[in-house]
Amino acid sequence: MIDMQGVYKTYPNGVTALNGLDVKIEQGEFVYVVGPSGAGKSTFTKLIYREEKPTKGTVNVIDLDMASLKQRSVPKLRRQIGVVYQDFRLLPTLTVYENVAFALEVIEENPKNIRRRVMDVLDQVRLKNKARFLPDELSGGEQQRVSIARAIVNYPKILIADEPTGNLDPDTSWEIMHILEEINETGTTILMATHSQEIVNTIRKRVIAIEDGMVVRDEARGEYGYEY
Ligand SMILES: Nc1ncnc2c1ncn2[C@@H]1O[C@H](COP(=O)(O)OP(=O)(O)OP(=O)(O)O)[C@@H](O)[C@H]1O
Repeated sequence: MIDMQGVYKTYPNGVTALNGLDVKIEQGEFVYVVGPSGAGKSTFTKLIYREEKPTKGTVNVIDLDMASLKQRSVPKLRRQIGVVYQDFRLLPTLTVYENVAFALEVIEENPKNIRRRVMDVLDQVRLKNKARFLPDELSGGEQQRVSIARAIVNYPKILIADEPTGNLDPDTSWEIMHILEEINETGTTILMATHSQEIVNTIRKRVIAIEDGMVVRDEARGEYGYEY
């Protein structure tokens, strides 16, 4: 599903964020990506949805070779990958329903399918009753659930969550984790970059630790392994 071999990434300012990274992730896995700030976690996830290109090395995602992927094929790749950010990134003037429907409207799904699918995912994240609310009428946890609904509305094969609980209190964070686990149970591969020792050590999954742009640890049911 995701295969990176000998991957280097140097940004135009000369900073080397990835330094010979090797990673293989199979369909249906749930993987935590941990490591110190600046280690290269976000850069690693950005290579997967082609937000960034590698400087050197091979990156294969869903059987597509990122080196030869044409710019016009990038939207097709992105339809198969959902992304959730720490800061939600909802459109503030659109309702919950519209924020989620937007992702389907841009790919010209038919209106009847859109309605059914949006209500299904809002049900999945337990927000059906808030479909008409605006983002700033919701709590942080609810906003994150909308952003998860938006990310999965297209049935993506991969869901990338970059510190999805970074702005949330502990109770709300557990709620988000249970929703991510339910999504994973339907076969979606999940990659979650996190600094939460408590989550990683409680809901045990594969842990990939990145330091200085390299994988320094990869354990099937790993631990967080840092003191911060
Ligand atoms: N667009 C960019 N241009 C230049 N340098 C960048 C860019 N994005 C990241 N970097 C640098 O690359 C290195 C790795 O950053 P990255 O965001 O991948 O780390 P991270 O592990 O996700 O950190 P954090 O846990 O703080 O989010 C850092 O030194 C960062 O300053």
